[in-house]
Amino acid sequence: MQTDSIIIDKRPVIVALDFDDLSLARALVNSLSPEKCRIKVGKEMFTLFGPDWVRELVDKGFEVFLDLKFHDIPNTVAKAVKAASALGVWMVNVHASGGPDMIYAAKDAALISNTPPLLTAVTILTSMDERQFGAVYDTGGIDEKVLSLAKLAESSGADGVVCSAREAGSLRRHVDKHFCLVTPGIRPKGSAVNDQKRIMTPSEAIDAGVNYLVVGRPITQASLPASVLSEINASIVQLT
Ligand SMILES: O=C(O)c1cc(=O)[nH]c(=O)n1[C@@H]1O[C@H](COP(=O)(O)O)[C@@H](O)[C@H]1O
Repeated sequence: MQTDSIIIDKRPVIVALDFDDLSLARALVNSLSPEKCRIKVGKEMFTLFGPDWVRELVDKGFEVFLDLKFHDIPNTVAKAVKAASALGVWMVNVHASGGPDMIYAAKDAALISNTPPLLTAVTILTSMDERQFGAVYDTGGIDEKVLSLAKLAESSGADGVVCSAREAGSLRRHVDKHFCLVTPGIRPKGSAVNDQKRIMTPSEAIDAGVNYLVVGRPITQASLPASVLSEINASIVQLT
């Protein structure tokens, strides 16, 4: 749909590693190639295995998205982003609802690193539907809030947002073509939805103008994870 004007990465899949067992995670990583995907380390693995695990992945040649979704006062977030940047990661994220000063501080901290990571801001979690959203926010709906948070993130210096691919088509009409859209809640046709609410298939997401697809359990829980990754890559290759 918008794919002629935006820059789509040749490796759009980011594999979300959510494991409590380091040897299982290592076995999976050893079956993957940095030429075929990037890796996301989130709260579970970082809490259990810390910066050493992130360094191990970086040393293996993977571009790592350190997904710790910082959300705190600007000074604290800036220091956390500085520490994350020193690990050599490719992307870090914050919650957009932390506000403009927090996002500016995060971006400034990333920029002083020797290898500045991309900074993305989480809009509305893909596990939320309108009912969950209404329990948190008094007015509006998900689409409207994702758009306003994305505009806030863009004007505050973020490189992109984390959102659902369902919002990508609308966001693409309002943000710069270089502003990247990172979308979890990706489910190949027929795979279990789990706790995700706003989902799309890989090809639908790319067609909607997404830059990066975050895919966890459909790959990590498969009996042949590398084959599922190859199938996803093949399903989108003609679109990229
Ligand atoms: O920031 C994220 O990565 C994220 C944001 C969001 O809105 N939804 C979301 O699912 N995620 C993460 O993306 C991954 C999705 O994993 P699966 O549901 O297993 O594909 C998890 O690691 C989540 O923590």
